[in-house]
Amino acid sequence: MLRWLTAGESHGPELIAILEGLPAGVPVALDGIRADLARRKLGYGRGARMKFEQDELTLSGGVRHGFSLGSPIAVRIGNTEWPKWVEVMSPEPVDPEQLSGGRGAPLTRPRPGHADLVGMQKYGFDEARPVLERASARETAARVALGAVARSFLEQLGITLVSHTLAIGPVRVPEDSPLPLPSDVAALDADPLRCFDPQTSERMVAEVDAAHKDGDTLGGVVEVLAYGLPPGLGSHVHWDRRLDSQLAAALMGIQAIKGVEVGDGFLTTTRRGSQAHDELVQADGGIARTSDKAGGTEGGMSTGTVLRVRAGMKPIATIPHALRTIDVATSEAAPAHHQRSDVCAVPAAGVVAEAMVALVLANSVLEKFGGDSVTETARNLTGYLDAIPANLATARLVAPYST
Ligand SMILES: Cc1cc2nc3c(=O)[nH]c(=O)nc-3n(C[C@H](O)[C@H](O)[C@H](O)COP(=O)(O)O)c2cc1C
Ligand SMILES: C=C(O[C@@H]1CC(C(=O)O)=C[C@@H](OP(=O)(O)O)[C@H]1O)C(=O)O
Repeated sequence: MLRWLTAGESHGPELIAILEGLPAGVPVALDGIRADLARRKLGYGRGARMKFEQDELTLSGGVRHGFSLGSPIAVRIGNTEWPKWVEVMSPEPVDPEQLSGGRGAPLTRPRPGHADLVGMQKYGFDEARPVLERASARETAARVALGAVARSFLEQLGITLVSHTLAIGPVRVPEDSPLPLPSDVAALDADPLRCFDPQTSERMVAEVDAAHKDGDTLGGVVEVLAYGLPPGLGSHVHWDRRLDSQLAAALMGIQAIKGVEVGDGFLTTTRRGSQAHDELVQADGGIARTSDKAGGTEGGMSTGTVLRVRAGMKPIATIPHALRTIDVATSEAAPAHHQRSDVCAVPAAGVVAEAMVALVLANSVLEKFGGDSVTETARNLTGYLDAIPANLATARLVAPYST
């Protein structure tokens, strides 16, 4: 079993993450993790902080000479902005005088749509700073670092992930667009919105510009694809062993994600049964599906076709054109606090979603195939595939992939 934990506040000294249960022998390159951290900062509409803050990466455990040891992997990501926040976020008590103005001023005008007010009620704080520091999606940098390691493990087994942006606000790629392949990742990362359709991407840029001009923010939809999965990850036997339920929980666990779809998801509910499912036909190499509307799972198990999951992100809650709130220090109506924020963080959410899917899939692979070294996991996977009788074997979907 793979377990992971993160710690650290948005403006604290560093984020810390631990990944426990990864087999030995997985290539883990600092540069590879750095590249993923950089991808998380991409995206048209991200705020100023993305430009001036650097992620300072350290691997403090579990890796030697570029390969995992089988022991817990420990990652630290320093916040280069820390010197400006030493007093505000000091773990030691500080003189209240030092906090009276500027960054240290109490945040008593909770933002609707952020964690501020409920966090204050629940944890007994009289201002929002102690809440927003951990609610902030800065924490997703730690998950992306672990996701990079999980992805490297999956790649050793021939499983490759791709994420891309499907919609920004009302601007959406056409339903019948081709799916990006692993070979398209560089092109996706070069697109300002990580969108695979150049015309839609241009309209997305205009939509972000318009929201920015109006002092407003945007959400959208991202999709994660996994190529090369074997059939049979997850299980139908219990709700929490279903692969789709684990993916949904992992994606919903990302800040601001409010909806998850597997395959065609809600669109499927509008179809008749005869049009909703992926029919089975005999093909070269075994049984094939005529389509992949289900998104690569049936009965909570991977089918061996392309896994396709979507996550819908709500618009950013810190809005320059501030929403109405109550100043809890005076009980008077007031505009919600705002200093700076992203206009749109959907492309970044795609990279985070990819990391979460990688962690879930790596865990599912280990549940099914085990292994203390990646060689052992690969051997068990091959043995399982070879043992599926010829009359039950599935042929992999061949390109071009589409639903
Ligand atoms: C990559 C990413 C960047 C985000 N950036 C911001 C931001 O700049 N400002 C903001 O108010 N919320 C931002 N959010 C969303 C908040 O973190 C989120 O809305 C908040 O934690 C409350 O959680 P909830 O939306 O799930 O209720 C971001 C989310 C993600 C995934
Ligand atoms: C720092 C990151 O995202 C932050 C996520 C975030 C939020 O409320 O979620 C609010 C913003 O932070 P601040 O209010 O300090 O500008 C974002 O910049 C990051 O992704 O690395």
